[in-house]
Amino acid sequence: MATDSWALAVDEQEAAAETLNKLQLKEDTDPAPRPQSNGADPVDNGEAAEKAAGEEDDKEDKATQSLLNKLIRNNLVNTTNKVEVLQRDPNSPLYSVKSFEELRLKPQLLQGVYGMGFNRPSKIQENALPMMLAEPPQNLIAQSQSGTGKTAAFVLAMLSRVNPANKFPQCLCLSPTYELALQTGKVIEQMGKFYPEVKLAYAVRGNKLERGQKVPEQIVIGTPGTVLDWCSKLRFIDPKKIKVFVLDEADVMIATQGHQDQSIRIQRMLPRDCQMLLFSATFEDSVWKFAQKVVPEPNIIKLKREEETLDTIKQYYVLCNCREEKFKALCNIYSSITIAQAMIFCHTRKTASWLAGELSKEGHKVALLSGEMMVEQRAAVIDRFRDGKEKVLVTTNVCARGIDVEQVSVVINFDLPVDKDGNPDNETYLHRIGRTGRFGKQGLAINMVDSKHSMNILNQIQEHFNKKIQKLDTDDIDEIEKITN
Ligand SMILES: Nc1ncnc2c1ncn2[C@@H]1O[C@H](COP(=O)(O)OP(=O)(O)OP(=O)(O)O)[C@@H](O)[C@H]1O
Repeated sequence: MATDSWALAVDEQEAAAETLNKLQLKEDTDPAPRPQSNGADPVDNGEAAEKAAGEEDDKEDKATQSLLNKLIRNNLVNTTNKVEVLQRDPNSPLYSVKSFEELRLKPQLLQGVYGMGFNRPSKIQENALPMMLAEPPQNLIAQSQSGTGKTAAFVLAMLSRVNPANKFPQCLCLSPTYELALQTGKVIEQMGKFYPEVKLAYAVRGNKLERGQKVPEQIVIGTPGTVLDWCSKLRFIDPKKIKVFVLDEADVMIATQGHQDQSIRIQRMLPRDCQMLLFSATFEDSVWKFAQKVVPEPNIIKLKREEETLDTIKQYYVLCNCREEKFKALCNIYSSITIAQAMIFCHTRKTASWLAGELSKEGHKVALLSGEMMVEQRAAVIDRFRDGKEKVLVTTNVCARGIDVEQVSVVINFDLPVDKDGNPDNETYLHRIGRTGRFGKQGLAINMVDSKHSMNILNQIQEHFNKKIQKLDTDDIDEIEKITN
């Protein structure tokens, strides 16, 4: 988590606590596990939380982002890119499968897969599954963007390898947070629905066992700190009996202090022939270094993410003096052109909620998304917007990434994206308005400029992408009407 803002840390702590309460209500059969602390020291300062609410809340932590993605996703992300496979033994044939039948899964598991509505393996699964299920077991490092089927793949591998007759843990899966562990646990339960002999335990903080007790479940999913305790200090798990070790969301994992070391310590306790599998959505140097420490002699599978482009986007800017003028410009745009659905980005929560209020007063159906909302609440807001229940989504940066709302044709930067030092954030700009090949339709982006500083930022963004951003006079209705042609 971002520790550069302690005020934000307070906010995130509070959000985590609220999320927990909600989850506990839902999971009332669970022995009230508590979430893993996400690295920040708890600070009790109401004033700080209030202050943070008014500040930029760009610095969403990776784990929350990942959880949000999981909650709102209901199908596979398709990519047109090719899977790159690097085999440890280049002489062995490269297997890939086009159907689940070819994998010779146990019938109960095949039933589970089809029960989830999967007809055929996803692109990454085509290569990853035969590799993961091969005999003798092979190690794997796999990277592909969120939503491409990694979780489903390793869950299937774990379920395939357990022996339900043995009442001790044989598969161990590490997740960066309690909430993410819970999500993966749900996939295990769904896919293993027709294989009830296989049981699952959650090694998360607060989930207490009696001293001297042993975990009887065959699959354990948990966060690194608790898993480490269960394997070493408390000896609830015998690490020497683990056959499959999965490290999920490696990029999120290493963003949390302490998790990297804990994961490595756990890995060191496992037998040499334990199958090691590591998954990550991104593959920067730090992730790669970590992956190599955790996975010896790996096969490597990579799937490039679909590039976003500004080629099909018409970009404009509007000159204003203050936020009221920006709002007026927005109203003029709305009254001149038909906008099916729009996303409007603001820099602070305060501006976002003010703007949402003003737009509602004008009669618009507005949804508001911002950092103080629980992840589940945010997912619900995005779902409603996707269903067209609201026509305008006002948001701070928190939801900019990873959310594809295909029907959104207009994106308005009520505030331009800047990083914490106030410099142009080109990457976020691209994420907000860029389209991938999938959504190649024409898009419209309107940027509100309200100072010399923001004009400067706009110019830098323009230069960075080498794409013209045209000026729009929102007092001239004819001119506005032209932008949709
Ligand atoms: N072969 C498949 N056919 C159809 N749907 C699939 C298939 N594999 C996975 N899915 C579905 O696609 C979505 C994304 O899959 P999954 O969660 O496994 O991806 P991921 O790469 O692990 O992403 P994340 O890291 O965000 O969880 C899920 O809703 C999952 O049920």
